[in-house]
Amino acid sequence: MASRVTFIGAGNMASAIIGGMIDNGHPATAITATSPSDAFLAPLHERYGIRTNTDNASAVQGADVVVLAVKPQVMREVCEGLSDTLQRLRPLIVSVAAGIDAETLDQWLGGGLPLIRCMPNTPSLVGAGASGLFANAEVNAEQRAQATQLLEAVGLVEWVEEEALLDAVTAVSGSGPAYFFLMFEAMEEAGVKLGLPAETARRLAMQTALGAARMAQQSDQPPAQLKRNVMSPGGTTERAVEHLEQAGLRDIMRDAMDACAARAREMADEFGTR
Ligand SMILES: NC(=O)C1=CN([C@@H]2O[C@H](COP(=O)(O)OP(=O)(O)OC[C@H]3O[C@@H](n4cnc5c(N)ncnc54)[C@H](O)[C@@H]3O)[C@@H](O)[C@H]2O)C=CC1
Ligand SMILES: O=C(O)[C@@H]1CCC=N1
Repeated sequence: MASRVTFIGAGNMASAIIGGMIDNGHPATAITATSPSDAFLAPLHERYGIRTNTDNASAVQGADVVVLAVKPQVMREVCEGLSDTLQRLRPLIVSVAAGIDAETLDQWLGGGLPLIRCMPNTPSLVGAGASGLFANAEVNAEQRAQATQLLEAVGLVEWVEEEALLDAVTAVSGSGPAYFFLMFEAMEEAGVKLGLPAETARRLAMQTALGAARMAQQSDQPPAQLKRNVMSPGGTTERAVEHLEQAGLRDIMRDAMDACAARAREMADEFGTR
């Protein structure tokens, strides 16, 4: 039987995972989502037929897995409000919040619950997500398998055995889709400047990214070699890549990802208790 999964929070990330689960065949009646406002819930119910509830405590009744998918700012209030109920029911808890560490979440939930921290990303919506997972000591092998199965239904799953590495996962794949969307914007703008219609430039840029990612995933060759294969000596790509290297693209990416991971650590102080 499919796991009964309750999402606390029905925003961008919860909707993306729910959409991917439904497409992958998870029964809609085994999924519940909550939000204080019906505005987030009605579209999810209409689109996927899942159960919705504006009351967190009643929504977790009967759940095998409770996914905490609210903003870090409200996580404490949500956890403390659910702690009595969750202590009684003892489902597997999965938090997708950036920054807030497992020990802090566990403390807010009253202690001793099996808890997995997950850093997913929004391409989960189309079954092409990437999630990093970390389990606390209360999580058993069966629950690890349950979380793997849940998240693999919407994409790639990578376990990390050191919690701090989730900040690095956030910098690579949690926030990563935004870097590529930014790149699409920039490529579209540049394509338009070169005379292409915006829609044409956009479609070409997106298909090129998809093709490059698929090719890199399927190839035995590392990205550096695949890149060289496109660069004919004295040709067009060489000129463009030289420009990107000289303009410091590698340093830009390193600095941006350092800033991302640093913000995740900062959020632990800002919204957590450590
Ligand atoms: N958006 C993204 O790409 C990613 C987000 N995350 C994490 O996912 C979490 C949610 O982020 P988003 O979905 O982007 O935010 P969002 O603002 O789109 O969604 C938050 C949801 O929580 C609901 N909510 C607020 N207070 C609540 C309460 N007391 N009880 C129940 N629901 C409540 C809101 O109504 C909304 O549906 C964050 O902790 C974030 O760090 C993680 C990975 C990627
Ligand atoms: O920007 C954020 O804080 C969240 C976490 C990773 C992606 N979005």
